[in-house]
Amino acid sequence: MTLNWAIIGTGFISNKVIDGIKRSDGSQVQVIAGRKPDTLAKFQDEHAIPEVSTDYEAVLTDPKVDAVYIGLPNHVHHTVTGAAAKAGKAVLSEKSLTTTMNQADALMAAINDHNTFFVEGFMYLAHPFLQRFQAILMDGRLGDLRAVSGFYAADIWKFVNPMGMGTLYNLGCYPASLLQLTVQTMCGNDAFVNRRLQGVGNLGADGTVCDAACTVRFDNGILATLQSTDSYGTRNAFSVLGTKGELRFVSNPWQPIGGRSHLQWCPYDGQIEDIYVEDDFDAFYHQIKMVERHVLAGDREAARPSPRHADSYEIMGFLTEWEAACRSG
Ligand SMILES: NC(=O)C1=CN([C@@H]2O[C@H](COP(=O)(O)OP(=O)(O)OC[C@H]3O[C@@H](n4cnc5c(N)ncnc54)[C@H](OP(=O)(O)O)[C@@H]3O)[C@@H](O)[C@H]2O)C=CC1
Ligand SMILES: O=C1CO[C@H](CO)[C@@H](O)[C@@H]1O
Repeated sequence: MTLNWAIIGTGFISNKVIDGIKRSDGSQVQVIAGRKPDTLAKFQDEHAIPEVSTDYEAVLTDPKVDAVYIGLPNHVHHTVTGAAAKAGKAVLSEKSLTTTMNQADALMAAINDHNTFFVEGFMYLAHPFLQRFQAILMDGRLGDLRAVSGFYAADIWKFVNPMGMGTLYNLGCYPASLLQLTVQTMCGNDAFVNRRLQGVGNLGADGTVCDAACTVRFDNGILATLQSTDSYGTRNAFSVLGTKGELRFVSNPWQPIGGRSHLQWCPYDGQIEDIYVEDDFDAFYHQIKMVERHVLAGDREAARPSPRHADSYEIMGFLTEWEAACRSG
């Protein structure tokens, strides 16, 4: 079976995701939908797409469409996901899930009411690099988990839609989701939600949080520090410390590429071991293959390391708590 996709939105990210669809032998793009006829015509021409539409509703209910990719700003993910789910389509919607818990509740209600597949577009989690990372967390070499630190800086504030609500929902969601995967994997599925979080931040000219830092104490004593900024730099770091050593990313965890990705295992009492993951494809391709597998199997949600429904909801709980702390601090 070939999955017929509708792509909603003609921005930067839709251009990345469509490359993954085009590379896959299990998917094809049926229609591109957007608000501007000129941009749509250019997108259709560049990618040789059969149909274009300015009518999101018509696209979402088109019987030729099996799966919908939502490449729209964060604050409209819930409404378009709701309409797509109602029409019985499988949905891949960009991170972050939404920008508020009310929107997240509406999205969750829609996907629960209509028996369809949904996954949030944390593309990096579908790449074999992250599967290897999770396998190392599970193989026992770190000992007990003690601490996690993560940092993501990208100078993107000029390009992103301010309605997407700033660095936490555009960038902070990446270290937050990787912290969640780490804590769940090493301490159990419930460990991430049992915590105390303190945060501080700065507001940018558009009123969104542009620099954010948080410290977290999970109830089991694990400590974490995360930082995210969209106002300067291009830096990433993520490190997991156990009782026996540190596992750290050398390559950017959040943008796995086609080629070689690099981790380091640094035992406290031994030699540093370089760990390489070779793969021909980037995360966008693997994200499409992940959706294809689940839709063919009749699943309603993805499997770890990709986010399950409850994982996406928990990440939103974390981000909204972090945002509130930044705004009140
Ligand atoms: N996974 C990744 O690596 C990345 C993911 N993203 C995610 O992609 C998404 C898009 O972000 P970004 O590029 O900043 O968004 P944009 O503001 O650039 O919009 C993207 C598309 O959405 C359309 N759009 C904008 N506002 C609305 C609206 N209110 N209703 C309907 N359509 C609308 C735009 O149409 P028009 O052209 O008519 O304005 C455009 O086609 C976000 O969720 C972001 O988090 C972004 C970058 C990288
Ligand atoms: O999702 C994203 C992935 O990372 C990029 C920065 O490196 C961001 O621009 C973007 O929002």
